Amino acid sequence: MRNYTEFSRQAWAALTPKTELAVTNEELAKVKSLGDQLDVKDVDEIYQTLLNYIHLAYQAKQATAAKKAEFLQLPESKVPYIIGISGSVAVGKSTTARLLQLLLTRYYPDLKTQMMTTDGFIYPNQELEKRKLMPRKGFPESYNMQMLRDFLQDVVSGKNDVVYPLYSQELSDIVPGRYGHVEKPDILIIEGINTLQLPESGQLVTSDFFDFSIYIDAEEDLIEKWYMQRFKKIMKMKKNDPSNFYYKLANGPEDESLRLAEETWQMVNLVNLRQYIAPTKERANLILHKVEGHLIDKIYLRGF
Ligand SMILES: Nc1ncnc2c1ncn2[C@@H]1O[C@H](COP(=O)(O)OP(=O)(O)O)[C@@H](O)[C@H]1O
Ligand SMILES: CC(C)(COP(=O)(O)O)[C@@H](O)C(=O)NCCC(=O)O
Repeated sequence: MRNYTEFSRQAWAALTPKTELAVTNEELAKVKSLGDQLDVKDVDEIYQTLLNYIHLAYQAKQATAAKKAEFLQLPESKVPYIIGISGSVAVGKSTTARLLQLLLTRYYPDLKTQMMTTDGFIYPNQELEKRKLMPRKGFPESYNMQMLRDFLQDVVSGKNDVVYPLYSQELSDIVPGRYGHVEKPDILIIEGINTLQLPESGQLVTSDFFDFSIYIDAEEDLIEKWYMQRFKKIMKMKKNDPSNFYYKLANGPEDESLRLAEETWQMVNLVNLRQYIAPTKERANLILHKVEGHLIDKIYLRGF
């Protein structure tokens, strides 16, 4: 990849002197999405260097902002340092975002770190059905981008309590009447498949608000495997919940539900990955490349 410096896992880990791990296995267990084990080795070898790098960039931004405010004779305003995380459906964006939030909070307790996902800006299923967009869920047109832009504008203008809608993977829909809150964080992590996408016209885009962006990358076959594993776990969890979206599927013939998930991967998520997500990879500041078992084997940093 042009414009990126490639680091092997070992070379990346060597950039940070080994320190005592500040998180316990129990805390890591809480971060995992649906019953997977997070590898402590990754936290040790990948995330410590990543945290140090992010903190360095955060401090540099603060210092520059202070100098600019002094020059302009304006008061310094508190704006969050925004980190965007992108990548395919099921590549591990939300798990990475939760882990980063935990680690940033632990290593830099004076900084308030929050995280959120852009999934909440997908139109509710009812609206998608009305617009005949159900088979296009996750594609650019299935998001209310104006609402996402307004939300980001409010966040960067330093508003106190900025709310956003919540999406549930298990409901496969927006959760009615429930909202997340962004309350003047120092660092805000925003994950979502569309975080690096460009609009058709010259409007502001999500990444215009980012200070740092990460793309999580892996081979298509592997992501498909992770998607199917997550699907099977959701099926198991929802077997006894008649009110759930997946209840009927979870209690029908297994081969049929697996075939449906496979079809959804092939016809929806893989198409979306190829057409709209993967082409944004080289807009990211950092690419984390994952292999079997979600282990990160290579790190690419842009601009060096
Ligand atoms: N580092 C990891 N180690 C183990 N399992 C992981 C890791 N990252 C993600 N997973 C698993 O992979 C699946 C997809 O991850 P998730 O974070 O839900 O992806 P995304 O937010 O990109 O859709 C989930 O079942 C999750 O538990
Ligand atoms: C809401 C999503 C677009 C986002 O997925 P995520 O990156 O959070 O896994 C995705 O989960 C989705 O619903 N895709 C549509 C097809 C499907 O049901 O998988």
